[in-house]
Amino acid sequence: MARTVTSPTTSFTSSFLGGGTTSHTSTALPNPATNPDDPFYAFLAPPPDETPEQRAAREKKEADARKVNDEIDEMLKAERAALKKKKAVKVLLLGQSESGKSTTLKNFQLTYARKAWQEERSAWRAVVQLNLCRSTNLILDILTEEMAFEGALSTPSPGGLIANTPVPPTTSAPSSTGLHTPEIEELEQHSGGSYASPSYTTPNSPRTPRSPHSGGTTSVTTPGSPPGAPLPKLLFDDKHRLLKLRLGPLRRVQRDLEVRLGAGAEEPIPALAGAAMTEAAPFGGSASALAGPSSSAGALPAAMSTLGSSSAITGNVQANGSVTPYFVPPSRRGPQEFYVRSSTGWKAALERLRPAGSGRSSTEREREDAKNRSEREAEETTRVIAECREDIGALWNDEVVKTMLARRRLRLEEGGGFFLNDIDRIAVPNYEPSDDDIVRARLRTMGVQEYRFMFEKGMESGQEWLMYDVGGTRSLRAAWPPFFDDMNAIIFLAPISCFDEKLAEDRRVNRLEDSFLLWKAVCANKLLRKTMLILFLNKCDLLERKLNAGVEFKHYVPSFGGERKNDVASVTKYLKQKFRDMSKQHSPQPRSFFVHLTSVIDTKATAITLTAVREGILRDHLRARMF
Ligand SMILES: Nc1nc2c(ncn2[C@@H]2O[C@H](COP(=O)(O)OP(=O)(O)OP(=O)(O)O)[C@@H](O)[C@H]2O)c(=O)[nH]1
Ligand SMILES: [Mg+2]
Repeated sequence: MARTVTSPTTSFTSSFLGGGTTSHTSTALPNPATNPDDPFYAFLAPPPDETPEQRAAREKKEADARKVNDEIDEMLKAERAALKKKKAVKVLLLGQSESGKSTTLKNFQLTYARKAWQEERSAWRAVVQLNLCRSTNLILDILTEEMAFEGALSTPSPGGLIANTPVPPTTSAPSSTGLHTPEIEELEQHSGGSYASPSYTTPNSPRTPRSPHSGGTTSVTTPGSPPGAPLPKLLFDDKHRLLKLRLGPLRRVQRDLEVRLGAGAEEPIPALAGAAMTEAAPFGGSASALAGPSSSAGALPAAMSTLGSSSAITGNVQANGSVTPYFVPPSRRGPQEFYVRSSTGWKAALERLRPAGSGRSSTEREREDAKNRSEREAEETTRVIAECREDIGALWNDEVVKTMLARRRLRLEEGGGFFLNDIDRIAVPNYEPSDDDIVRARLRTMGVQEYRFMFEKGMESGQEWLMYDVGGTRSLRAAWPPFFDDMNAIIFLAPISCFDEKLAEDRRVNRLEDSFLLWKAVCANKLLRKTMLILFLNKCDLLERKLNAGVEFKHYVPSFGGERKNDVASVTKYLKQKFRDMSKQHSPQPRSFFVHLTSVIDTKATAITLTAVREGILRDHLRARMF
């Protein structure tokens, strides 16, 4: 007798595969209850002596199970649709140049996007190499200048490293670069900008520190000599002449790397970098320097409301050196504007080569040629640097050179992208940057770069995050406001170790003061009244080093007063309060104050901070969606 097999049991599939499986799984499988050859047939087929009541009961049970299954399917479908619709969390990183925005973003990438991080690793080699070349060439520049100066004064006397010499003219014309001899001034005039790379930490004055508030100078101080004493003569010899000669190829290498990396590799030119900071134009700079989207400035200061000028450049110079279109938020794109997602990051940027590699019209063949050329150039660069390893080491460790740099008060070690202490590891043919190298590498951000992160685990599964990293130099700040109106959160970086430094692009402005004004403007901005603001008081490691070295905070911030201790705890407490007060005073409506003391080159500590920050932002985001 043939068995009457009634309805196919989808519930079977659910329970067999662990429950909750979707119907497409169940229907895709052959139903064992209908196939007498199936090993499960005996378990699932109805008993041969089934009574009508039993059959009715069984069919009801099956129908109920089917219903439950269908409901689960519907729920899953709805969940998937909701996931697709989940609004991305948007976070904007703000702060002056060299405040640590890109470094913070790298930390996010390192913690939450390991795959992309690994893929980009080798692309960072060029940046680290450039940083190394710059430091070396900067020392060579100073060496050349000092040798010319000493040579002009007298012929070197034999014996001993140092002899007494009159104070060179640099002391009477202090500058924040630490480079201000007539030769340098001439070079600056020719190059149209600063001779020294502003990415190096330099105090307000090389040999004559002065308070940013008083504007006055103190007497010349140089390590080991009493204030006001004539500076000892630096005794250069053939070794230095030889080093200059042998390290000559590094200038070409630097130029090549700069061309390959593009404008992000260049430093701001003070004369072009925007107007002086005023209360009215905190995001100041020439708005026409960038082609921004149409103005959404609203209540923004006048300098910002000129955005959208058609005379401006219509692209950002990206890390690959090509001028790629200016990134414009999709909602604000004008008719003929197009944009490029920078989410592909540095790797893609570095792989592409100018001119053929980056051009939209370039053929596959041209791109291939460009790529090969790029690889050949990279090999050549690495070879030259490796050949210079010993000489770079000899230059950096030379006692006369050390004294020379100390006189200039040029603290290369404290600046971004300092790798001279790692020369034996980096100047080798098979160099691969470590995580730490990548985090410490310095490449200025031009325009606005968008990064995407997709969280895959836990409550954030499927949640997309968009992070925007902006250029912090004055002239690039005009590009910020168009991103203000739909951000969930802003991470604002204020580098607090910079209390004794001036802005590279405007030597009249103290860097801490600049951060204060920017913070005030961000807090006061009406478009941001509901945006969560998270403040990172960054570069605490450098702050500690500076205070321990005896630099007095109160000399630069008189309101700190003489009673407080000149230590990290007192200074950070004071600064926290100042920033908090500003947020309270200037925010259009009450807002919470979130602050973290950070050293974002410390990846372990930063990972912990970022977990707290991420959870805070997400909670706020979910709350906003609920109400
Ligand atoms: N010692 C120390 N160095 C830091 C810290 N944060 C950033 N840096 C270094 O400072 C340099 C500048 O940091 P970036 O993240 O490139 O600065 P940015 O704000 O993105 O600068 P722009 O792109 O010019 O706007 C980098 O070489 C970093 O490694 C910190 O907390 N401590
Ligand atoms: Mg940056």
